Formats: sequence, C-alpha cells, structure tokens
Amino acid sequence: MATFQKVVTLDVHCSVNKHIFLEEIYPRRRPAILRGVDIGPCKTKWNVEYLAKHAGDKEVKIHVSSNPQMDFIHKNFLYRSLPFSTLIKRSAESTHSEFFIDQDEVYYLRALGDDPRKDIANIHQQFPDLAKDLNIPDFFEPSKFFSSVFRIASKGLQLWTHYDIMDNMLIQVTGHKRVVLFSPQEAENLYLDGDKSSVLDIDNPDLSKYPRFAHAVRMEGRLEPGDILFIPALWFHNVISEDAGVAVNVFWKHLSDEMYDHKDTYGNKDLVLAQRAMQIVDGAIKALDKLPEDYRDFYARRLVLRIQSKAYSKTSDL
Ligand SMILES: O=C(O)CCC(=O)C(=O)O
Ligand SMILES: [Fe+2]
Repeated sequence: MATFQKVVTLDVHCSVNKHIFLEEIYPRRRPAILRGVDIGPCKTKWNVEYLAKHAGDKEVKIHVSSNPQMDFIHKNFLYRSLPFSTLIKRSAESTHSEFFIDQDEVYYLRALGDDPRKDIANIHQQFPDLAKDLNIPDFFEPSKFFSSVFRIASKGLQLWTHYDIMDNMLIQVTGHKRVVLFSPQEAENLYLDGDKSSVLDIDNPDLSKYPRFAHAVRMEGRLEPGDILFIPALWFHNVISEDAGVAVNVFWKHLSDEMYDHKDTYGNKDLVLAQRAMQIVDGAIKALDKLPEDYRDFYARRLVLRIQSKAYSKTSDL
C-alpha cells in the first residue's frame, strides 16, 4: 500500500436493508461496502461446474493479458472470444494447457449486450438460467434500472482506475477483491485520459511522471463473497482480484432520463450537458490557438480561473 497517500478505510455496513440504505448510506454519496444483504442462492451455487453447465456455450468477448495489470494505453491485452463455459474454467485455473498468449495468461469478462453497439448488458436477457439465482436488492426504483453486467476475472487481474456515470452496486458473488476508490474531486491528481487514469501501478506509481498522484486521497477496502460495493456515480475505482471471482454489477440512473446519452450502452458516456461543455471548451482552446503564445498562455489561465471560481463547488471531504 502506498504510504505517500492518505488512506481512508471503506465503511462496512452489516445487515443493510432498503430503509437503511436509502436513509443512511445513499444520501452521503460515498462508497461503502454492504455486507450480509441477501443476494440469492448464487452465493453458494455459483462454482465453476455449475456456471459452466448453466450458462451454456454462449460466446463472450473477453480481455486476455499475459500481464495481470491491464494497460489501456499500451494495450497489453487482446480481445478474444470464448464460450462462456470455457472462460469460466480457464479463469479459475492458474496455468492453461490451451491459451491465446501463454500458459499464465489472465482473463477478464465485462459482459455486453447482444449487439454491443445497441444493446445494454442485462443478465436476465443474456443468462436467464443464472439470473434466477441472483437477487438484486430493491434499493432503487425498477424504472431507474440501466444494466446488469457479468464480470469475471482471473486471480491477480487489476482493472485500471476509471469512473462510470451511473450509480453502481457491485455484487461480488464469489472471490475476493481489493478495491481502491478516489473521489471525483481527485480528478486533478489522477492524470485522466478520458474516463481512465493513466496511473496504472497505483501502489508503486512513478512519481517523477505523476507527482500529483501522491496527493490523491484513496479509499480502500476488501470485498468478500456476498459483499456489495456501492460506487456512487463519478467515483473512480480500481479493482484487484485476489482470487478468481464472479461479480455482477448493476448500474442505475439517479438523474432524469434526458440527462443521459441515449447512445450509451456501457454506463460510462458523459452526461449530455457535460459532453456539450467539453466541446465548448475544445472550441475555446481552438480559439486560443490563434493567439500569440503570451496571450494564449495568459487567457488560458484566465479561463481556468473563471471556470474554477464559477463552477467548482466542492472540495474532497475525506
Ligand atoms: O469488479 C470489477 O471487475 C470491476 C467493477 C467495475 O468497474 C464496475 O462495476 O463498474
Ligand atoms: Fe466501473
């Protein structure tokens, strides 16, 4: 664990029901681990044999990497397809007799809709037999449901730090995970490239390249089988699988429908108004580009100051 950053331990709430969630946890808009919620028989049933038998031979698109620390910048992974049952078996074994890259390769599934450009992942549609074993807690209005996403990871796999734009319940069905989160107010310390942080090795970062990362306050916790991690929209998260595991995450909309981009099938496209604001800023940068350097630099600073003074409202309260 990095000692240069302030670390705040995630709260673990035991025996949470809808009332406690809605009254005490949700309004704080801070991540928390919910333990002891009834997630259904999946918790005991979903072993490798059972999953392989009940999910059938549906082809799924996966990430395959020889390095468990997946790197979206250098793309150290491949996209491949496997039947779900094969993926389940392979993700649970540590060395493989059949492989794409090498016998130690790791796998990650982020399930997609049937046609990923149009359809949204929904475990009830894509894996109806398995969905019967999962009880999604009724902590939000059914009309606010967006997607339910199968996530399967090999032991050791680390998913890069990113944010999503919807509220999220990450239901860890089997396996343990270490989760590290950063508040949205840490954006300036995370060296973002779109929705992802360029700092991949969060425990041993190159501070000569990413000096501000040392100031990012992190929240940290460990998920056990059956735990639910509540990730409020915009909170950055980095996930390390301590063993092979299966999770289902549920995204739901906490804002009104028209705020969301209707072409978003992942739950990570910025809100329509945020996209528009960013396009306008891109236009402003283009206009600055036409100025002589001294003026460009000066007015760029003025723009930053104007945005800060008029649009910032929060400092991290961790
Ligand atoms: O646990 C994982 O595999 C990643 C979870 C995640 O990124 C999410 O639920 O949004
Ligand atoms: Fe995510």
